[in-house]
Amino acid sequence: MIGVEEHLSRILSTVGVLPPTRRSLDNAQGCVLAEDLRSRVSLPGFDNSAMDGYVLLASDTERATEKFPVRLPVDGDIAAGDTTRRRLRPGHAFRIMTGAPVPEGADAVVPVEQTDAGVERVTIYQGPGHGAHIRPQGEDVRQGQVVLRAGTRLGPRQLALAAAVGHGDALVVPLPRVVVVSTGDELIAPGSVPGFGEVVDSNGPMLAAAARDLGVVASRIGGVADEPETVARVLRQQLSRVDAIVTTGGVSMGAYDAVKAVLSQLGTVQFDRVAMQPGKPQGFGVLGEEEIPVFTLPGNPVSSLVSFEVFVAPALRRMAGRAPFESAPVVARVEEGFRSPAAKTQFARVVVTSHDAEPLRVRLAGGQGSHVLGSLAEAHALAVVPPDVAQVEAGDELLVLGLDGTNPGDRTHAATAGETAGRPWFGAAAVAAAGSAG
Ligand SMILES: Nc1nc2c(c(=O)[nH]1)N[C@H]1C(S)=C(S)[C@@H](COP(=O)(O)OP(=O)(O)OC[C@H]3O[C@@H](n4cnc5c(N)ncnc54)[C@H](O)[C@@H]3O)O[C@H]1N2
Ligand code: MOO
Repeated sequence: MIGVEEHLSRILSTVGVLPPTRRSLDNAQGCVLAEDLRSRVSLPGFDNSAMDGYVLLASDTERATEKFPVRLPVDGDIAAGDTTRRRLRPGHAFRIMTGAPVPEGADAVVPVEQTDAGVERVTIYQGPGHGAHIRPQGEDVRQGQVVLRAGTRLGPRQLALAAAVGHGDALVVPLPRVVVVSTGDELIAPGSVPGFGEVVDSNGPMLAAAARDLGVVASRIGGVADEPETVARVLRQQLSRVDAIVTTGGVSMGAYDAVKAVLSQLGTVQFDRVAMQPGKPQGFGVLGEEEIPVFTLPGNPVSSLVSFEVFVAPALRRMAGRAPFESAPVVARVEEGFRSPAAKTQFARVVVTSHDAEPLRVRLAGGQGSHVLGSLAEAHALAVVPPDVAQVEAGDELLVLGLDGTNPGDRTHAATAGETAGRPWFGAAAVAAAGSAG
């Protein structure tokens, strides 16, 4: 048997970052930048108005009051998108819209609310200060400045910045494409009711969804028969299509364990028994000329999910140019003791019972058998029990890893009325409105 760390470090020392490619911004969401991105322009690109109102010289209106307003002739309108270069004559004003360019010679904008909204002449009741409501050129970003560094992950806000400073594409690490291959003669497709001896392929949808939750591209092939030739053909077909292969089932000691039979002959896949529960039978290696990483996960549903979280997710993040572990585990206190297998790291399914307590409070989420999907669906996190601990006592503190890419410290339960009282939380108002409408 090998330790969890040993298997993980073998995986992480084998997988590398995928080669960067140039992608349009529309196709770069979730990708990590492989170059520094410099601004091609200044932002704002020109002095422009922050308000709908009148643009003028502050010194012309500084004495304006309600009682003694100042009247100025209006020389025309400047709308957003107007590309004419204008000059303001002292003692005059232009009507100007938000985002429209400020004419030369002007130094302030008075919002329309502080005027009579006149078209040919405008009466101003309160003069703006010098520079008021003008967004100066280059205030946000200067031309040539690095706005996004290599290594930054492109989410909605970073894509907006890249586009605003003149880029349509970027050199990025592509999202890894992963295929999940479910093997087993007993498997039938999701959506069917299993007969005697049949089992729905729930691992396929689960692992593909777990991969998508990480932000990678996932497909799946279900119900591959336990025949070495079939398994070999499916794997060979996938080599040119994906960056990683995840199989489930067929890796323990069974007489029909086809994945193990096939991969023992091909590539560099090495099968090990890892001192963990669940998730003992593991295999990892590379396959084909492209050296595609292959992860062979056990078929038991909980074992396959835990294996994915502990071994596959860190590897896929690394391939995507991200840190293998993006959030640190959190300390939690267990409310009730439980037994843990000796000499194995246990990944116990737990629910968070109190988010407000420091540290978090957790308890076991029902049955801990490797086949028990109900408690897996209910769990918020995996509590890690070290191999030298055979009995966890109430009050002990353990490290917990969030499931589904969440941090177990996050609120995974709906806030109670007491928790939202007095705090701005617009979701609560929307829920109340939807409730009263329905
Ligand atoms: N003699 C031994 N038997 C077993 C050992 C062992 O050391 N010696 N290890 C056990 C452990 S631990 C695990 S975990 C499993 C792993 O088995 P396999 O990876 O070979 O998986 P299968 O035998 O194909 O299936 C196990 C179990 O999971 C169900 N399954 C499989 N695929 C799916 C799927 N896609 N969706 C839902 N459920 C699936 C399958 O029906 C079986 O019930 O081996 C133990 N045995
Ligand atoms: O180690 Mo297996 O993964 O218990 O079910």
